[in-house]
Amino acid sequence: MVLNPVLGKLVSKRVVLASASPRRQEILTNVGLRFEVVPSWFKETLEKSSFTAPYEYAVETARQKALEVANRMHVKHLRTPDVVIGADTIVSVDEQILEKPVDKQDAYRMLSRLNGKEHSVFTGVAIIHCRSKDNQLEMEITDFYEETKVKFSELSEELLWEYIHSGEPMDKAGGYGIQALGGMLVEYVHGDFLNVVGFPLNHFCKKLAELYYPPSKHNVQHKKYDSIPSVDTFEKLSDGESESSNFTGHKDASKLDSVGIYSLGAVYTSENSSGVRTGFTVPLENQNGVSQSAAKLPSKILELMDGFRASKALFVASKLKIFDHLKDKGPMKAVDIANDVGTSVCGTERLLDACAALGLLEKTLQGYSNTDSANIYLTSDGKYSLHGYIIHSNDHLWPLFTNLESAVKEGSRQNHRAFGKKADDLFKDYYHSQEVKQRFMAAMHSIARLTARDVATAFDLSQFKSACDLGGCTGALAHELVQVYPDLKVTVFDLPEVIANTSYFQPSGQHAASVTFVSGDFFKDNLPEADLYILSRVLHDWPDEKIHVLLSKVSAVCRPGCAILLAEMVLDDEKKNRSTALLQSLNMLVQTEGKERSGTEYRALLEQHGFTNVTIRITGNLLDIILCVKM
Ligand SMILES: Cc1cn([C@H]2C[C@H](O)[C@@H](COP(=O)(O)OP(=O)(O)OP(=O)(O)O)O2)c(=O)[nH]c1=O
Repeated sequence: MVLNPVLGKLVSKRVVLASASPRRQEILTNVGLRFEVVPSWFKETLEKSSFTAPYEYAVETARQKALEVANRMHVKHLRTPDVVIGADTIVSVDEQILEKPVDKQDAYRMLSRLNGKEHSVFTGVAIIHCRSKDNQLEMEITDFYEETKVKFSELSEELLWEYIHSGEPMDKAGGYGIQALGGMLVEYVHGDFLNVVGFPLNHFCKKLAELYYPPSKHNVQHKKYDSIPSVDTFEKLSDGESESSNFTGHKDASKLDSVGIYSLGAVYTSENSSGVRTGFTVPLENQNGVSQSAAKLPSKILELMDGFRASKALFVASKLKIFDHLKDKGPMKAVDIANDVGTSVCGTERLLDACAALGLLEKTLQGYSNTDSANIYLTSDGKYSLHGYIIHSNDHLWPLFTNLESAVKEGSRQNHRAFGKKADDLFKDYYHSQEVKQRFMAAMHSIARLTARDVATAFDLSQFKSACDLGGCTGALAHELVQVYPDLKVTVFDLPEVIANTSYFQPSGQHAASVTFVSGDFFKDNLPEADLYILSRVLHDWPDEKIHVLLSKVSAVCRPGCAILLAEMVLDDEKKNRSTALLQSLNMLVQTEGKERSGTEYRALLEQHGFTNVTIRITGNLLDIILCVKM
């Protein structure tokens, strides 16, 4: 019997557990879930140093495990599952990630590090909803992680070795199994016990509840899933409503009329750590003292109305390099920041307060300091700095977007209105001055660094020996590719004005020699030879006619078996769901002759040039990835 209606949603689906872990199988079987076990072949070898936090590594490994199984079942077994579940458990102590020990000595090393201390156990989980459409695999990925803190007692060497000789540590993250003999080593556990054993069942059920029962207009007050929603709640849902939640249906959670808060003054809202707004209503009284229902305010519309204010606050704080200042000197008072950056105290204080309220800064009695994300993403030298893209957004995209109305009326780019000059070529705009060129390159570099790992690992590219990244700009993706595939040689091909300015962006390191830069115009010049041609955020810049010119050139140099890897924001076929991609298409309207396209549109373009087996990975992240092969 299935006790929980959330799991009941999976009863009629082909559910696959992409894991060989007997513990995970047991946890899910125990709650009545019926599933097939297809262990993943994904090798757990992601570069740990490229993740900013240990849990990100666990989540990415879980995603890759599940993606590998979903793809293999679709392509090799010709059986597309409905849902694939992947998980990865790691132990983290002193910022280090511990996985399964390779031998007894390794187990000893791990257990000694945990001895007498508290550590974290993270399990990353990926739930992939799959669908085969026109024989192509379409996927929607949901992922999350759970953290449990565990403390070991002070243990003697003798005890550690006795435990290691039991053989128990070998197939377990961190070298211990809390559910068996290892339980004797543990002083306390804070959090979900099952998470330590390999699967955070409670969080998993909450995620399914979010996916299958998105908050509707009937239950807006109950948005917060502090616990698995009660059976009662589900019984009130009609079948029609719950069915529409399947696969893409849960996106409806963000539709305008499905979320509401109540009249200001009568509602108290707060955001919990996962960003879910909770609220409770206070009855209002009319003039006769009769209580009446408060009028709903359209919170989503209000949020959209103000969206530009938040963007601009972020842009200005970035332009003033406030995050850089605070990284070096924080916490700081508003007056000191204002003095340092040469701004008014009253204006600076308001900006800092707004940034703190938006979650970009922390405000304490000592002053303002950066949040962890600000250090990573908003400082100009942060590991995944978006500073370049933010400045580009402020200086270039903002003036263009203020002319969106004209762009919509005229159906064309607005560079002449925004910048007072007419350019016949998109990139001539960017490269007319050294300053604008460097700003544009920094912007492209920051986005490429953020997305490179997804692009490089969406498909197994290890069969390719050489790749050519057309329009590869600073080489950020190329460097990621050679890290993931050490045997691969990548040529970055871009305009001479770009190639001449790439040195500033180059990393130093052992793989640097595998990346070379060649200058040229891909519409006019000969393309370098390669097994794999990469077009990342390139096709969306151009209209179909120009894409045909480019693809026919690539097709002409491609031998059979060679491939194209595209990275773009792919629209859904109905062009109604992916708002980020649809807004990006407006972004292309205001500045280019290009647009974002759907999977079907990309497939049609590619097939016309002899590229078949078009496989589309909807990653749910900034870029979706398409791979196709030349017949
Ligand atoms: C810390 C700890 C981990 N573990 C287990 C859970 C996981 O199975 C394992 C961590 O390895 P994982 O790589 O997460 O999983 P796995 O190799 O067992 O299975 P697959 O990769 O096919 O999904 O460690 C315990 O059983 N008890 C514990 O106390």
